[in-house]
Amino acid sequence: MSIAPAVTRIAPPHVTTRIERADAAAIERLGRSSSATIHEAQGRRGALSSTIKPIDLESSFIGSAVTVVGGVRDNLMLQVAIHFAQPGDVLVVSTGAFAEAGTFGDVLGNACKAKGIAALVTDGGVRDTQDLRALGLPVFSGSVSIKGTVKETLGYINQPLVFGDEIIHPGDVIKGDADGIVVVRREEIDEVIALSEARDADERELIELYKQGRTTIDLCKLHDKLREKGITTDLDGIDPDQGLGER
Ligand SMILES: O=C([O-])CC(=O)C(=O)O
Ligand SMILES: [Mg+2]
Repeated sequence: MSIAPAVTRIAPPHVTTRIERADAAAIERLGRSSSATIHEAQGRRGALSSTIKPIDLESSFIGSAVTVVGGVRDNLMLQVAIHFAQPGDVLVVSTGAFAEAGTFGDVLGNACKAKGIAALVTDGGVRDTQDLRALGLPVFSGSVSIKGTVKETLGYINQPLVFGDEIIHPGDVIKGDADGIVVVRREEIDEVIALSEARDADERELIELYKQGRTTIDLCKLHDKLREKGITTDLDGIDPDQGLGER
């Protein structure tokens, strides 16, 4: 009788402090594009769930993801992550999308701000939102809850996470603004910068042409598509082949 070999499973360390980060200048450059533009430019990938929202619509951020798996109604690992994070990092804190706890507030917010942490993103709850807005730290969360937390449960820092319906690796670049959050693979940042800048240039050109009186149907070459659907457009002398192509 053969005996199956034993399978050794090595648990990941709870705290990994050394991660690769993208080049700071590249991160800053990508941050000039909006979350929606970056998402489109990289092939409609990387958009986190729209359930994770900014507490301040004026806020935006970009930085390197430090991933945190915390316990439900527990912010022990979040505090460890603040301790080890570097300036420009974004704390991405999974609580299993538990809405009924304020895992983060203005006290921890001040600790983040003092360390130069770029933003806090959680699928769980936060509290002290008025003070956090005044502090000017971008905070994006799944909920707002006044309910308190404990500091007991071991979790993980800097392991890959499924978060907001996407996979986030430590060191991935994460951008958030009023419209949502997008994650960019660290290895792909240069390519995504080029694609995002090209898209921004296209959009600026379109806006300029609209201001000059050109129409969306004309410039997006929608004539044929509309004709197939039985809608005829009055071209009014405009050559449909001068459109900029499908967007
Ligand atoms: O201390 C906590 O557990 C969360 C909080 O309210 C704060 O950071 O101000
Ligand atoms: Mg508080």
